[in-house]
Amino acid sequence: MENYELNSFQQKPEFHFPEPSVSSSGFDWEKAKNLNQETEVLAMEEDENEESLADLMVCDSGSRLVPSGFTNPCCTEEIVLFVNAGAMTPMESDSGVKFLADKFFEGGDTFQTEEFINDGGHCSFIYQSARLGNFCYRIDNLPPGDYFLDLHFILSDFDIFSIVGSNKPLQLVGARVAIKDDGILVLRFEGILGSPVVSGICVRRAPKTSEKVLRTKSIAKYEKNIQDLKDMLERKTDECYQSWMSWTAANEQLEKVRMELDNKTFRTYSLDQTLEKQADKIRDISSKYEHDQKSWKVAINSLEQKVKVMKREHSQLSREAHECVDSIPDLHKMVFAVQTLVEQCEDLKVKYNEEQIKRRKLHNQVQEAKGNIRVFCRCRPLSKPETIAGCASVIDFDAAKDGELCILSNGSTKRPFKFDRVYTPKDDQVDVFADAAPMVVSVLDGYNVCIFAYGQTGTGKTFTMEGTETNRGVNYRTLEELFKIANERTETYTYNISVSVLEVYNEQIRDLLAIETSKKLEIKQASEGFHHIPGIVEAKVENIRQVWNVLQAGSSARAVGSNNVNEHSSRSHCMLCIMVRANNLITGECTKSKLWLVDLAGSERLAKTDVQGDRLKEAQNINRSLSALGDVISALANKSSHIPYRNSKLTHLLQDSLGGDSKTLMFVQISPSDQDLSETLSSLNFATRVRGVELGPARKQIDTSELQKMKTMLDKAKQESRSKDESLKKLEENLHNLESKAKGKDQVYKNQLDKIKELEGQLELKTSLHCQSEKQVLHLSERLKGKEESCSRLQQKVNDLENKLREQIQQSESSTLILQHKIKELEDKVREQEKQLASTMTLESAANPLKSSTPVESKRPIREEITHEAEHRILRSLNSVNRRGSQGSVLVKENDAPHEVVVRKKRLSRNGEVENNNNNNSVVPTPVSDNNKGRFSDPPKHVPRVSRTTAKPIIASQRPVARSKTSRDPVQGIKERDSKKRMWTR
Ligand SMILES: Nc1ncnc2c1ncn2[C@@H]1O[C@H](COP(=O)(O)OP(=O)(O)OP(=O)(O)O)[C@@H](O)[C@H]1O
Repeated sequence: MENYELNSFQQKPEFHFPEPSVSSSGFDWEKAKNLNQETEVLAMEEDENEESLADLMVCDSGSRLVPSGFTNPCCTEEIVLFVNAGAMTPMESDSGVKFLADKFFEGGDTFQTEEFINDGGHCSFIYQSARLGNFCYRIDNLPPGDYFLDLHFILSDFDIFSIVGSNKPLQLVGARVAIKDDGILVLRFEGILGSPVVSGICVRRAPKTSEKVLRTKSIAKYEKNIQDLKDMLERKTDECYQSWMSWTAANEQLEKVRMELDNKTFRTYSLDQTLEKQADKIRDISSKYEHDQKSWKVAINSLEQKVKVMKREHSQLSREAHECVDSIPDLHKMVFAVQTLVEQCEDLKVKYNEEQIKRRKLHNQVQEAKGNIRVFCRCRPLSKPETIAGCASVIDFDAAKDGELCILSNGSTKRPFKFDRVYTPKDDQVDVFADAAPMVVSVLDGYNVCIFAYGQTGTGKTFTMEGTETNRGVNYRTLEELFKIANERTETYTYNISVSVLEVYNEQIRDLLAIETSKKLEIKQASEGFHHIPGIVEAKVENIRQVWNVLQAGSSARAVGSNNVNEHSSRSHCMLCIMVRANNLITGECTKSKLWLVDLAGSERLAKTDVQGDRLKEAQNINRSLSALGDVISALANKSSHIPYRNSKLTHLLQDSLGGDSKTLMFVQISPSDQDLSETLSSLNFATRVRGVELGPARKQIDTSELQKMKTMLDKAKQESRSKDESLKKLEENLHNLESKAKGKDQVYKNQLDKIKELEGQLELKTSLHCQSEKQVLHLSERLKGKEESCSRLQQKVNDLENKLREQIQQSESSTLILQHKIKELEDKVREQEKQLASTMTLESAANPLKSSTPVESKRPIREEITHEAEHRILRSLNSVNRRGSQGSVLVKENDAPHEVVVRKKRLSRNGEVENNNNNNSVVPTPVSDNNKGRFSDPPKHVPRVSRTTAKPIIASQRPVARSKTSRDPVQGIKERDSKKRMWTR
């Protein structure tokens, strides 16, 4: 509230007070200063010219709060108290107050007034809580009567000096005070904002003047006051008008700024929207472009890979095609050469077959020349027991090389025997097998062969056939030779060789390789000239090591169940059957031949052995089987139609390999001892009989089933040849197709290259578009930044303008409020004065008849009383005016106490409302709520609405003459103007 007042004063700098005039006042300031320095309290003598003193005080204060023109011509006595207010700074020289404050009065300090007041009273100064604004002065022992009170004080924390000038004190001058009989005058400050520091108190005795002069002066003073108030009202009206105009202009400016701000905000918002849309578009384009770029890159990479692969395939196909094309003549040549070679080969094959046939024929002729049953005689050396026993050799080997031997009998008689070969005891296993080896070739050529050893027990049959581990016999060597020749013929023959090991004991066949040996085996004829034993184990062997294992297994099985191995072996036939299946790879001829290697049981005469029981039976069975063998041989020799093979198991087993179309080799084993002479002769005779058998040419054992198989294979081969020819044709067609495909791929490759070039062009275009988009994004970003900066600057400007406008609005509102309040007070005051004048006039009119009827002495007290009362009223009204006109600075109340003047400062509420304002019709601007303070949006809208409805008509009504431009109701304006005119004329 204080700020509003100050600002309103600032807007009216022309408001001034008369210059001080020291000379006219007659006040000795130098004396006062000196007194002040000495005693701090200066008493001033009564001055007859108190009016000039009052003027002086007004001039000194420089404050408009002092009622100017106040005079008291009746003043006969004056008491002035100058109180030094220590905190004061030296006053300006032009202020009229020349004394300095040297000492600060603390609370409770008192000072006497006896020596300054000529009637013996004193003044006490009570400094109370100046900072709270509540303190009072008490002056005692004043003579009862009427006084004028002048008061100098300073509000140190109240910036009123910006209005009244620096260090100029406020002043209350000419307040009329009636002192009662107690002689006490109390000055009380209450509710003052700021820290009042009293610099001077002046109590003057009110002059006793005549009632008429008083009335005249009072009226003149009132008229002057009224004129001043008129002037002031005029000025204030102008101020209000100017404030209103400035406020309206500010409002319009604010509206414009607001409109501009709205436009800018809208433009900024639309620009932001546009920018955001463009940024979104650019973002979408960028993302699409990046996505397209990635997909294009992937597609291009895959196309490049495909093109590379196709190039590679194309080059390879081209190369292959060229190679094929180049190789076609060579291929033809090669085909021709191969055909030639095949023809040559066929010729060679034919020749080879012819040669083979010739060789076989020759071989067979040789064999036949040698005999199909060949007999080799082998004699063992004398054993140690025989040598120890003194046995002599009865064998003469002188012609052994020619296959002849002689038996010495009866000392000198020689009986010659001729065989195919005679082996002396000195001949070893190698010599024996060398003659048997050609039989192996015959077996592999497809002929059945039987090699057996015959002889007395202990003559070396087993030794010749099996041999020992270090000195292998015919069996092992035969098989070894068999595999050797078979391996040599791998290019022309394939052989399938299997081995079976049998034992014939007591006319029973026993499979020595079978697990279950008790099984009874029988001989059956599978096809013409081929016998076999169903269920017999045929162990396939592929090398000599396997053969040896099989032979060992057979030997082991032979030993089982026999207490005496040697005896058992002597009484059983051990038969080794080697089955050879041959396939001529050139002619396709298949043969299945047998090789029997038989270690016969010992042949001995029963009489000699003189055996009984089982042993006899065994011997009989052996003799039976051996005689059956002899019978077969005899039949063969006699070329009998019936060959008794089935008389024994031995001959039955050897049926297809003994005689007829087979080749037979017999080792007749003899003992050189003279003690075995008869057995030797028997064996030699049997051998001689066997040797006499002519079996005729051997027949090749052709396997017809194999032939059939070969025929089917041939058909298959022909079919395969045909299919191969067809596949060759297909391959040629494929070659042609590949060439055509290669040409097509060439075309695709060219097309792909064109596509790649096109895609590269599109990629470059997309890249340039992307660059342009990025540039646009950058440009738009910069523009956006600039717009944002301009928006922020505009926002800042708007904020500043808002603040300024708010301040101006607040100032204008405050000034309007103050002016309205002042106008209201002035109107009240004028109304009150009008009433007082009316009452005065009434009293005068009433007093005139009384004056004429009543003596002067009796009327005088009444007139004085009336005058006194009128003066009181005037003083009260003046005080009221002074109080209201002083903007709450000083209030003098008459009703508080008869001898007490209470100086108060009127409080103004912070929101602009004036306390004790009973005029409900008065227009008070709507206070700005705390919530609306400081906001920008509310004041421009709210303030003009209030001002248009309330402030303007009031201002117009308050300036009826000066401002005729203001728009208002003409009738109401005329009425108001008339009433005002009446009021002012009064
Ligand atoms: N040519 C030979 N040189 C050296 N020793 C031999 C010869 N022939 C046989 N013997 C020896 O004579 C003995 C009898 O031989 P072997 O057992 O082979 O006769 P065997 O005719 O098989 O008899 P068995 O009919 O009883 O089986 C053996 O110890 C053997 O080593």
